Amino acid sequence: MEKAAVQEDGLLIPLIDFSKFLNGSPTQKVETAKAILTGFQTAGFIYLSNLPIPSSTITDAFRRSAQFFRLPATTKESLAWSTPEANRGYSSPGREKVTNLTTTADVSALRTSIPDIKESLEIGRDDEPGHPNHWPSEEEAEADNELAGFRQAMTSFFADLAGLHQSVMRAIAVGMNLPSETHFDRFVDDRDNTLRLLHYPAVRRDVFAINPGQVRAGEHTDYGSITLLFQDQRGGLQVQSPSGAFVDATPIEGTCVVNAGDLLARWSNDTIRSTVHRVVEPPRREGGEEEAGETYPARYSIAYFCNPNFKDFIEAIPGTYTTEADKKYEGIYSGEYLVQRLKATYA
Ligand SMILES: O=C(O)CCC(=O)C(=O)O
Ligand SMILES: [Fe+2]
Repeated sequence: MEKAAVQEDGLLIPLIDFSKFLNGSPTQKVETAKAILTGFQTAGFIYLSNLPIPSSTITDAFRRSAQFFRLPATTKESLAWSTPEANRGYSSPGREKVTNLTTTADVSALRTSIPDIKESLEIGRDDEPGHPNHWPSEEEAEADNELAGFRQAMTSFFADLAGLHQSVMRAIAVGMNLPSETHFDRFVDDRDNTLRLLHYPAVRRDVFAINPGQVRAGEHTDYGSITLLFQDQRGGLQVQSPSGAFVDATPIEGTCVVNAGDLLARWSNDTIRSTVHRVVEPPRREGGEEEAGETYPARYSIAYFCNPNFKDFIEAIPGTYTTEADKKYEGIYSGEYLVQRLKATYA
């Protein structure tokens, strides 16, 4: 049986060897798929190990992300995030406030009082008509040796992650006993996903002490189908338990945290859960080296937000309802749903 990555306060997040789904025996494959589905139905979160993406690719993406965020503020601002429809570009600290509040006035009041301490770069598929990515210019990349190959590396990583999205959706299809393992393939083949590089700058410890409620990223649920999240070893990610408490989702080397988003919950007629999470100051390590300093070191993470194709109409998955009356939601176009959600969170 698989192990628990997190087990606290009624929250059990399983640690699942994904190679057993991809390359295991037929029995291992089905068992792994069931474990994945169960994880999404109960915790809304799973950790996957033995990923089909080489660890060197992930390390390289983190290295390049850190290089990107070292660019001068003016350069990063020239790549600014523009519209919810495009959802591409750079967000400076304070620009986005992730939250479940849905009115712009509420969010803007919250943003002014306690901005998230983070900056990010959103990268979409590189071939969407009318929505180019905001890449550092060629001259920039040439002048700054470190940035050479940034676009190529990120688009290639994007493609690897799109493949992982498809594989996890196949596991869900097998776990749900759908007639075909490839049931969801046609819903994910446009790759309408967002690769988000995240940097939580080093921050003075007293910022958290002075401002109760200060966090690195506010509590929220994700919007799409699933999120593939890679975190460094700093810690700070927390997931809400059934009792409402926040439990540390401690980093485990070589794994990817995968959580279900709101649209998958809706698509599954609420049989899958989209669970609230946030990023706070790193947990204190007794006697740890960082205990002595005045600042918490920077944290980096990379989130890949997966979505059903924007053009697809999302209605309850077969098997998640018996009669029409069991369907909890109206069907909705994926793209419309996501733009609505993004409109509420950005300034
Ligand atoms: O940085 C993290 O670990 C989580 C970020 C996150 O939840 C998000 O961007 O939606
Ligand atoms: Fe999130």
